[in-house]
Amino acid sequence: MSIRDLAQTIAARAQADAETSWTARLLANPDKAAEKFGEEAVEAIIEATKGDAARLTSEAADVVYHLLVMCAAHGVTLDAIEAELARRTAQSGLQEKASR
Ligand SMILES: N=c1c2ncn([C@@H]3O[C@H](COP(=O)(O)OP(=O)(O)OP(=O)(O)O)[C@@H](O)[C@H]3O)c2ncn1[C@@H]1O[C@H](COP(=O)(O)O)[C@@H](O)[C@H]1O
Repeated sequence: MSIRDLAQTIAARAQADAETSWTARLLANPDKAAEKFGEEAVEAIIEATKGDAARLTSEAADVVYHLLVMCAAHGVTLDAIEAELARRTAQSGLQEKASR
């Protein structure tokens, strides 16, 4: 599944029943969505430091999903994130750091 398709599924789940949809449950509780994103990020860090690529792949998928849900819970869309990324393409990360 592409990240764009996943974002569309998450947006559609805003109308879903929290009894049957994990996404709907998190969208109804933005603080829980943020907490789950943090948990998944830590789990991904642990797998990265262990050097287990297969487990990191699984945790990375959890991180991407929960990041999109956390953002959706605050009205931040994938389009907005992509626009911010596009704005940054003209400048390297090191140039940006030096300009602060
Ligand atoms: N990509 C995901 C996805 N990744 C992870 N998860 C769920 O995130 C939840 C939290 O993960 P954890 O490993 O923390 O689960 P846990 O150990 O039970 O959590 P704790 O109770 O211990 O806190 C689990 O229920 C996972 O199944 C996801 N749930 C949904 N999606 C996507 O969202 C779509 C819609 O899902 P629903 O909204 O549930 O219909 C799905 O078809 C998928 O494409």
